Amino acid sequence: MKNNIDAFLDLVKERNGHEPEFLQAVEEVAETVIPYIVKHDIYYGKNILLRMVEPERLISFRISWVDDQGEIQVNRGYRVQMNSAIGPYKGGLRFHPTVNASILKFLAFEQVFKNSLTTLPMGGGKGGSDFDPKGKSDNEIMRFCHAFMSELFRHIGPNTDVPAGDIGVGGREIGFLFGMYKKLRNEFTGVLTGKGMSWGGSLIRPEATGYGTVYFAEKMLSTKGDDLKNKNVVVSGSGNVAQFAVEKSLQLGAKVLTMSDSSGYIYDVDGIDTEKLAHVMELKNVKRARISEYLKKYPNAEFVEGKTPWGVKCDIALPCATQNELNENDANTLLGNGCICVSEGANMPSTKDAITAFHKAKILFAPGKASNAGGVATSGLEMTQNSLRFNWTREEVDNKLKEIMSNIHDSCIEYGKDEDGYIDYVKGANIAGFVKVADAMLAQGIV
Ligand SMILES: NC(=O)C1=CN([C@@H]2O[C@H](COP(=O)(O)OP(=O)(O)OC[C@H]3O[C@@H](n4cnc5c(N)ncnc54)[C@H](O)[C@@H]3O)[C@@H](O)[C@H]2O)C=CC1
Ligand SMILES: O=C(O)CCC(=O)C(=O)O
Repeated sequence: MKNNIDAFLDLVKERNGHEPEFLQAVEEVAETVIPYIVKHDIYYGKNILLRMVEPERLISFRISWVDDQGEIQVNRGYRVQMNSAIGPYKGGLRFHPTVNASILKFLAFEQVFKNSLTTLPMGGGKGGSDFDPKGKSDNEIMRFCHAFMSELFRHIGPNTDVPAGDIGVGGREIGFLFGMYKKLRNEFTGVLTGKGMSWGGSLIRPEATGYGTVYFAEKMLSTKGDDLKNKNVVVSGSGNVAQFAVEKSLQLGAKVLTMSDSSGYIYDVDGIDTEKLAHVMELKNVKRARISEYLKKYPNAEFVEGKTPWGVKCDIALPCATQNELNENDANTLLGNGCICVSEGANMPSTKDAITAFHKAKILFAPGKASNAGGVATSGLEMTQNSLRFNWTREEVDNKLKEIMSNIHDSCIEYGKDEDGYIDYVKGANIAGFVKVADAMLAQGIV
């Protein structure tokens, strides 16, 4: 007879067979949460996980807009409203040509557990479009964002669903989206997070995901009496999360060797210091150039085309680009090179086999839903400040962020410590995230 996990996964596969990323995310959760459910009568037999894998609502819509040549373009937009048991749907918007229902469902599913871990009252959602921002003018980006919001506005609201940024959606896009929402609704509310400082944003929100990822690495290292000082760190990505993961690593005394984008990675043997990071920020946030341009100013660095940076010897790896960017071979290479700690800044950057390799080697490994939760947590703090009509200082927000990351770390230990003392942060994050949402769902009945 099939065990509970296989029977459950068969059913999910039957319904979602054509959605590999979603199935990957569900499998990882099921393998750790189902054994917990089986041992706890209050959850057993209630089909809670089966309810959690079905989005409460999945909205798909047409976005028509006009490009700079006067051509009419058509893209597909989505919002996946996954679970609202503990608060309004909350999660980012991704603009990238690979966006489809599978990717957004995996992200929305992860978001439910992540948001629960933050201890703040936020349900889980995610959205976006297959629109490719690469090479588009500011005016095209504005017209697209306005067209996107002209449909999304009817499905969201400050007490219903509060989107934010993700890949391809940063401060510029949130501004255009907010402008159209305000015009259509004729109200100024905290309907989006990641807003500009003069119109409802929170200090530290731009930094929060990257900073939080490094705070989490620091907490993991502290369980071994260690820290980031003088450690060699390899980072993938060069967007929002990667930039601030590098900044915090430098502040804590580490040496950062790499950054990357979809064209390849740069390896700077002298280290990417604060001045060089400022140049990367200028290249990526203002010039919107490729990472290889770094070599024009810093010719001592190397550019390795079409490759990820996991072959570079390091103590700590911070994958901050995208899903499935670190596979089993990469994991074995990192382990062979003496890597002791992996803290995921991106969502699901490590494949299932890579995670198994990290666990077998018993190194410190944090899944994104725990280690990158600082971003959405600070979005939660932005929502609080909007409700209070008040702004906290940089120091106040940063302290709250640190405290939240520390609480998440404690929850992972509470639910993830194995008999031999090894902390399985995947198990810990999944069970801790599940318990709070499941309790709320049980209290609210079958809806
Ligand atoms: N922005 C946020 O607050 C949060 C973001 N994340 C996750 O962090 C990751 C990065 O997001 P952001 O930095 O916000 O986006 P971004 O748009 O600012 O940067 C994305 C980065 O990933 C790289 N990238 C994208 N596709 C790639 C590919 N196929 N191969 C290699 N590199 C690729 C880009 O070149 C860029 O460096 C994503 O997985 C996102 O879901 C997670 C939590 C919060
Ligand atoms: O800040 C938010 O609401 C969303 C952040 C996000 O998309 C994520 O945690 O993956």
